[in-house]
Amino acid sequence: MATLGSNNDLLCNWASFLPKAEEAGMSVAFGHFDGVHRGHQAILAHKPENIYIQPVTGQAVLTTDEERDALIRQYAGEQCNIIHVDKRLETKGFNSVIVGSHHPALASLKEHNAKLDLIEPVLYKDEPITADRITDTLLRGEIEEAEEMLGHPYAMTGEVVYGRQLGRTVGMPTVNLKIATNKLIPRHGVYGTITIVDGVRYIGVTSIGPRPTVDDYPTVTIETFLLYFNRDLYGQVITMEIKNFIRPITKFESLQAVREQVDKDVLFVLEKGLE
Ligand SMILES: Cc1cc2nc3c(=O)[nH]c(=O)nc-3n(C[C@H](O)[C@H](O)[C@H](O)COP(=O)(O)O)c2cc1C
Ligand SMILES: Nc1ncnc2c1ncn2[C@@H]1O[C@H](COP(=O)(O)OP(=O)(O)O)[C@@H](O)[C@H]1O
Repeated sequence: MATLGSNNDLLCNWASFLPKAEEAGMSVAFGHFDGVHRGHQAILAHKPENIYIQPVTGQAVLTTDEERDALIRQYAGEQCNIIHVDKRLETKGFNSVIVGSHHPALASLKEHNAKLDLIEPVLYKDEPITADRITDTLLRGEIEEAEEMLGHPYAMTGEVVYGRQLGRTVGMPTVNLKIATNKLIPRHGVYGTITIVDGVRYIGVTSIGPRPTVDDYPTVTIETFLLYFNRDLYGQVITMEIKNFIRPITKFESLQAVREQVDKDVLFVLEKGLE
């Protein structure tokens, strides 16, 4: 059995999940916490001491493990213990369990734990916020709706990698972002974005999808032209927040024509104003 240490990320399995004596007195929460959306935040606001995370398998995620854990600490406090479990949980023998009031296993949780703190689901447009709903809105390119439900921007973090170095030939260098393979990619298209480099926020326009003007591959690239920026970023890890959908990706007659369209995309973003 793994031991508990402050701020340690632990992995334990189902067989060993029953709390040890020192854990039993703690307040706990459990779940996937994918996206760490406003529904999750309502639970985290009660500052559970131990947060048991079950993995999301077989589908794209709103937050990678690293992104999710950082957000959990942001909302629950740096001191919380995040414990990764690799199987379904059997939550028994705890002093206090902080759980959604509509959780399907409520009766069993009540029977096997001293106290339940029941949290009402957080609604958006009269329906509970769920990771699946947020996924659907992102796949439709409805970024503002997704952000309303998330309570924070939909963000992608990754390393800046080399592309074909075509962008610079038309005065439009583009940061190519390599993200985790299981990260959810929103609807293909061009977006207004904010990229965070060394803690500074830069407005940009981002293409997510194939590039029919320059090649015939179905490969999805994530490329951002940053405004008011001129620095080499290769190899750096950066975070990009997606703020609004501008237009679908189209095939132009030349890269120069893409560049002229991107000038219009930039104007659109500047007029709309991003924060
Ligand atoms: C804001 C933006 C919008 C773009 N829109 C399109 C598009 O509509 N169609 C397309 O084929 N490529 C589009 N691209 C991709 C460019 O063709 C690509 O960035 C360019 O070929 C440079 O590639 P490189 O990174 O390999 O140098 C867009 C890129 C950006 C940054
Ligand atoms: N304003 C900018 N926006 C995006 N990238 C920039 C900018 N200024 C400098 N760069 C640098 O230029 C690189 C992109 O140039 P580009 O010709 O598109 O090459 P690549 O195809 O390798 O991405 C970026 O990775 C970054 O290091």
